[in-house]
Amino acid sequence: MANVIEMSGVAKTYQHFSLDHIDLTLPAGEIMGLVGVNGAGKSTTLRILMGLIAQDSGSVRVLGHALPDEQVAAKRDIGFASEDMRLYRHKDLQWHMGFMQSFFPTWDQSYAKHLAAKFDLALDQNLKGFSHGQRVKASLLLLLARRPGLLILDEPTTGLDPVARSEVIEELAEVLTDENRSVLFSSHNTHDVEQLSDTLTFLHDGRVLASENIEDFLDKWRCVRCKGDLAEGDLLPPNVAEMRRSGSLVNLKVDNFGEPSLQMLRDKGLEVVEVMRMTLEEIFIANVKRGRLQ
Ligand SMILES: Nc1ncnc2c1ncn2[C@@H]1O[C@H](COP(=O)(O)OP(=O)(O)OP(=O)(O)O)[C@@H](O)[C@H]1O
Repeated sequence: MANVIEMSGVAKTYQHFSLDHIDLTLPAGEIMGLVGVNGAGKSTTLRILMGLIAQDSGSVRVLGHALPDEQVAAKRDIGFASEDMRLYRHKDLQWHMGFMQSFFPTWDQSYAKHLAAKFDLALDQNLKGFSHGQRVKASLLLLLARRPGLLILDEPTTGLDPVARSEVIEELAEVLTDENRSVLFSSHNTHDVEQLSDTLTFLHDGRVLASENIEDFLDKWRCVRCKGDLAEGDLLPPNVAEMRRSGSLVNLKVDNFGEPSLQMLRDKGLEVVEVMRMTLEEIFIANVKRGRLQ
């Protein structure tokens, strides 16, 4: 199968929010990070992909199945984790593992035990005694040991301390080098996305601002430092996402950077002093600020 996820023209309207014709494709074997600020529409998108809510219009195919109609078939091979995943507080991890094993023929008990040891989780402790981080890791263990073809994770590292976060990220990265598994995960954390993803989809206010290979995405942006006079209100092309004065210097955040961008600045009488690459975090912020203006 070439694409495990195909969303085309997907729209969903709530009273105060609309997902606006989302197009999104995840090729098999890739990891995609879905990023965006609070309320951008990440969870709504993931919930549509899980058949938990139905789109108003547009087509959704997951693992070749049309959603929401064929969600039962699609869900068999999807591992979905979100904060509201139910665990039984009065049962221990061993019990949960047995429970999952009875439902999923693909369950891998030795891998589950390996993960429990790796995540330092006691098998015989009731989950009500687990910390938040331990519960997140337990949920992930119960998902991964099913060995699903597609993992959909809603903010898998939120609320984890730095050590737990790096363990979870490490395990996800390992899972993906091992096998032909596909992952779509949402995150506010650009470092997680940079570490894990092949591709990135940027959602803002229910729209896709960008969806592409992470290296290509990073390569398009530059911070350009110039000397000269540029008034705050000066008209700049739309690929300049941000302009800030600092003393005699002007700092610009430029998308689709190239020779024409430099020429445009020279034409405005500016002297280009320095051109720097930007981190995903800086691009994220510049993109959101520009998105708010559009
Ligand atoms: N069932 C619902 N009824 C009405 N509005 C909803 C519903 N579900 C989500 N929304 C609205 O849709 C918008 C997007 O929410 P969503 O949870 O998809 O964002 P998000 O990007 O996942 O945000 P966060 O990072 O805060 O989790 C929000 O404004 C939210 O209030």
